[in-house]
Amino acid sequence: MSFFGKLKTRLFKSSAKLDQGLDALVSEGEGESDAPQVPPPADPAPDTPPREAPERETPPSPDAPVKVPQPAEPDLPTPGAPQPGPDTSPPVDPQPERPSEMPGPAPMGLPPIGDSVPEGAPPEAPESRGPGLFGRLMGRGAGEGPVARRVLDDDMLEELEELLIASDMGVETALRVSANIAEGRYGRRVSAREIKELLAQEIARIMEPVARPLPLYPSKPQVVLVVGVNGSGKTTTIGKLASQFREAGKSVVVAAGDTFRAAAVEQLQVWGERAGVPVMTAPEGSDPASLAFEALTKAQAEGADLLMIDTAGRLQNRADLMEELAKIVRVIRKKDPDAPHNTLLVLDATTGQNALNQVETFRKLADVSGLVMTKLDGTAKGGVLVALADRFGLPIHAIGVGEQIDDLAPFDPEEFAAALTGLDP
Ligand SMILES: Nc1nc2c(ncn2[C@@H]2O[C@H](COP(=O)(O)OP(=O)(O)OP(=O)(O)O)[C@@H](O)[C@H]2O)c(=O)[nH]1
Repeated sequence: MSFFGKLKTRLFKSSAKLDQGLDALVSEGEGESDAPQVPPPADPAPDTPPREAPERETPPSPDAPVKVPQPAEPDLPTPGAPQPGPDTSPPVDPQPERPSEMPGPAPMGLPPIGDSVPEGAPPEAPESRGPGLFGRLMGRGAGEGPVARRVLDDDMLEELEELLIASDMGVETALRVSANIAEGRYGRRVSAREIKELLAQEIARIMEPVARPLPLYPSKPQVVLVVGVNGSGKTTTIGKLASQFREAGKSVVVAAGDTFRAAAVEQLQVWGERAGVPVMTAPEGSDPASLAFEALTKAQAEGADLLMIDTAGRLQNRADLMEELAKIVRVIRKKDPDAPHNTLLVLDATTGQNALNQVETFRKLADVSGLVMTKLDGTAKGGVLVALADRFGLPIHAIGVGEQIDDLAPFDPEEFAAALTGLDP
């Protein structure tokens, strides 16, 4: 199955929810339908929606400050209160600028992913996807019968905002996206399909600038430090990436830097075998920084292209974690002053809005250069990726939609937008 096919099928929970919600949104307030298609009035509304003094407090202005609900605490030991808001604190450990020091990155991204479906083959449609709850109730399948339309007014906009917030897009982003959809269309009759297409366009527009594959630099070995809370999918992601780089002809060394859990080391060894790459380990409880140093020595001696270092996600407290990551960085810089060349933060999509807190926290602990979002399969919270892109603008290098070795692919904004809204790309 193509990766888009998997993404669409496995994003079922979120896309079905949005898909059905948008169908219901239009059907609920539907007064008229297209039989025949009635063109919109010549000029039904000025471009700026003449929304009367809204009872609700959210103007459609993109810049207007909005109340953002406080997400739950990240799954991290937090001795003090969380620090919401942009990260303005200086880096924990004085660290020289990362990629700018590097010789220009080669125009390479993640190696291509094995894809058994020939190009151009239609993506597999999810079995349970249909014309939507209301559509089905009213017997409106795709292409059958009249197309339901609803006037895009304050009520509909409010419902749209709620639907987007429920998909974990975050309040701020949901308001901005809804306002953009309404612009120039306020007072017009729109179909669910039109709303889905507009929504997909908005999502793709937000995601486009952050869809950047992991940059590969000419210097060898390129050191990739992988951070994230326990269980976010670090080990699995390292295994998948190592396998893909290996298939692309790169030599890879992996260091099992989570020396606190024997199970984590074993799991990485299993992935190493699957991917055909050596995994360097150290006895349980030993210093991860010295393992990282040894691994870099080995990777340099062998002329490896990449060294990927796994790290522990949870220590006694945040200060410990910060100190441990800083120590790894300090030590590997004795061998290569530019290392690590990438610091990947792995996030679990099922944590929803909590992922936003994790980004803020880890940006204080490490010089995060890019994100990988795992477990987009089977979650109703895929919209959080849009919120992350909108809020932080950090590159999203790859997304994971399963536990198999080829269930990780470079992030494609249009495919993601189509899958999330239940459209075909
Ligand atoms: N469904 C699904 N499961 C995933 C995905 N990525 C990882 N997992 C699973 O999530 C669980 C945790 O993944 P790990 O790779 O062990 O996470 P970790 O961050 O290394 O966690 P620790 O080893 O505890 O530090 C495992 O059962 C993985 O199989 C994904 O994209 N989709």
